[in-house]
Amino acid sequence: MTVIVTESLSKRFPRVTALDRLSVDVGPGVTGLVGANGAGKSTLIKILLGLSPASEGRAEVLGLDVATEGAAIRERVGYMPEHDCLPPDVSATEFVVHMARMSGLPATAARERTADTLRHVGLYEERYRPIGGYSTGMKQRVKLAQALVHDPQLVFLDEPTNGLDPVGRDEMLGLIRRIHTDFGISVLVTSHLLGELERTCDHVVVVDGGKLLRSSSTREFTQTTTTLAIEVTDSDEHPDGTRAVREALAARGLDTHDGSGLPGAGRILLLTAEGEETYDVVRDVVADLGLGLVRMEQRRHHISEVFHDGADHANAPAAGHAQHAAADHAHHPKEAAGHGG
Ligand SMILES: Nc1ncnc2c1ncn2[C@@H]1O[C@H](COP(=O)(O)OP(=O)(O)OP(=O)(O)O)[C@@H](O)[C@H]1O
Repeated sequence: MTVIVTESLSKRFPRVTALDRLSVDVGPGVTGLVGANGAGKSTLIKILLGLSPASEGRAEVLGLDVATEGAAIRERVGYMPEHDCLPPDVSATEFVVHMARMSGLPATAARERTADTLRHVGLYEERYRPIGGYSTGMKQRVKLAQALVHDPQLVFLDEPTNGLDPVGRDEMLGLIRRIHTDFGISVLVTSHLLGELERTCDHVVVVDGGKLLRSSSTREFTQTTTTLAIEVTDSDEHPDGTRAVREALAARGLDTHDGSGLPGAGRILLLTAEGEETYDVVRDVVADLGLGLVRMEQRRHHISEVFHDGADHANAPAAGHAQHAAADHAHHPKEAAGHGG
């Protein structure tokens, strides 16, 4: 089953091509839409909601054509916009009831759904206070609640973790996950932080400069590679065990490189496994030297690496954006800690 499908979708503004022949299929579940600032994520969401016409190509959301059935799409889809767009003088309850009524719910149902939804996103007593006094995290929760209040089949969340501290981020990511597990609502969530989508999404779509860089399941993104990480002990005979193993492997035609940048760098050797026999060669070499094998494991890919891979394929224009996104990723201390491990 397909929730969203786009075929050669383009959006050109006078000075910039925001989307460039984007063709992608999105299934049910939680899907991350990743890209640097300006990659075209918000533009795509507006086209999918039928709020902004595409310059070329076509798209369907829940089987409905975005060009002609925008109103029907918006009945079935919730939207959490990126920017702060909340009225400061009303309470969360008043605002969300209003949005529920706008979606066509009768007054009583709107009040009940509002109470349930605000509780679900973690707003309790505060919901009666004016929104102007809320923290960023509380405002994000109000925006999320208004996207969910009319019980949509699908929600578009545009940068829902923007402006949140690491704890707030984790809470928001947990909420997003539960939108799907508790209610069966499919989610399209955008972010320029790659690491957080790796933890939250079933599927990830990467866009760069309006073009599709990659679309695959999170599992495929992070699947084990054929890179082996090896760590060995030292001995009296070989006080630098790592070096001894490196030389012995080189003598058998296996090149290694050091794991610089990885935790424990200096003691870790990385090599590409050519097949099962590589494992045997490593074990033999380590045993012959009389050293202990502390670990030998396959290294996992991280989503951020797709940017480096993708930039290689997509050539120069994409690379600038890609590095920007990857750099954002590295600047977030939590993400950086998980990077490359
Ligand atoms: N209404 C508009 N008129 C002209 N250019 C626009 C308009 N909306 C977006 N753009 C441009 O299109 C490109 C894609 O913008 P878009 O907002 O879709 O990116 P994004 O990936 O959502 O990034 P961000 O997270 O910063 O919003 C940018 O270069 C932006 O300046």
